[in-house]
Amino acid sequence: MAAVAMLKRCLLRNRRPFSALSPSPPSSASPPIRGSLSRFVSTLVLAEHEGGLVKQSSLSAIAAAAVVNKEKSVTVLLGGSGLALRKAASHAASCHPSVSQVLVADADILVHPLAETWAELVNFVQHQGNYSHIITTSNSFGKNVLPRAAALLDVSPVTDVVEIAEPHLFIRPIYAGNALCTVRYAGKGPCMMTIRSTSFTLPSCSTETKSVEAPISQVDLSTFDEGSVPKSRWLKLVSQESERPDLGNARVVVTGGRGLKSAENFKLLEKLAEKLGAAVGATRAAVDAGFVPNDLQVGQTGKIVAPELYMAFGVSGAIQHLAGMRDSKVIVAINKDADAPIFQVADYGLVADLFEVIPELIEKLPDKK
Ligand SMILES: Cc1cc2nc3c(=O)[nH]c(=O)nc-3n(C[C@H](O)[C@H](O)[C@H](O)COP(=O)(O)OP(=O)(O)OC[C@H]3O[C@@H](n4cnc5c(N)ncnc54)[C@H](O)[C@@H]3O)c2cc1C
Repeated sequence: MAAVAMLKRCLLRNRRPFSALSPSPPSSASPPIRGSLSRFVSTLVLAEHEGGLVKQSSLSAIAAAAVVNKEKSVTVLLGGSGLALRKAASHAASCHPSVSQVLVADADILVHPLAETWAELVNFVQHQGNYSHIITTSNSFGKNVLPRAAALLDVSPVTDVVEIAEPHLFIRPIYAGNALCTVRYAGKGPCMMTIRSTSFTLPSCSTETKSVEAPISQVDLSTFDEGSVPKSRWLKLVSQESERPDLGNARVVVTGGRGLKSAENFKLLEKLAEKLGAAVGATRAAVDAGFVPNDLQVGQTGKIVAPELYMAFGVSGAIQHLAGMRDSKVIVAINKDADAPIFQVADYGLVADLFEVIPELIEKLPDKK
């Protein structure tokens, strides 16, 4: 294997919060939240579920709600119907000590998460519960539903929050993640936001899971109007059957770029992923070239990941790609161009031909138990 070039993380990885809307950093100079205000913090989390469990990404939204809401009054809203919904409600009720209530909207029209219907549901539930905060994850569900619900409630949402300094003071990335901006929400009505799930991880279940379940209540939908003209309808779910972990939550991600050169060569990367128990990611150039489907894209316009280990093969390190992976704990880059920008964010860099490195790794790594 060719010589290893060890490169330190560049400044991009050590970003400091940049205060765009608020002139001073949140901790010292910003005015403290008054006690009376914090007493009225009540948070609604819009959650997704699958197979009778609340999705990992929604658990992160619950963890974020717990940061906003120190008084442990987090309400989780789930939609759907039947046994899967009941099981997910039970999971939500016991998943975090801050959850004080689970609201279940049980209706056939909510089985598939259509954005227009869900936005009307959020509007409906908000008028009954008058929550101070509405939080969901910054994924396709949250990005689809929250802005629509915010428009119905005449609220300006805060998106992609990575840190909550105070109940109305948030930190979020700007300029494709090159700077962090401190935003104070000063609007009326509920403070609505999407959070980055990679920034709010749930505490380990064994120590934090509640012994007592929060109460589960049905949302009374008898007066719910899903909107007169349906703007979209559910056709079908197309998903890749795979034993590998979900890209958004995987501990290890191996990503291929244009350097892989073909869809056929991506199979090599898949073999490596199998050995490592990793998820496969791709750059936009690899997706646009048709090597892999676009749900594998990592970056500004793809998925945001922050695994324990991120391995990039034949990836140049364009700013839009870095926006989706630079918070990974350890970054390893393999590129035959020693000047490739990916090396500026890599903890370990290997200047080598990926077509030599990947087969060697596959050969030498032990099989995953
Ligand atoms: C608005 C906007 C949004 C975007 N969003 C995203 C996004 O979400 N995600 C994203 O990834 N990109 C995004 N892009 C595209 C981005 O700008 C880059 O074009 C893209 O990331 C480049 O992908 P790449 O690194 O695979 O390809 P290239 O830049 O072509 O790099 C290929 C690399 O492979 C190396 N290589 C080639 N052969 C070998 C070999 N045999 N062994 C080792 N190394 C080899 C080369 O040295 C090169 O560094 C976006 C662009 C725009 C304008």
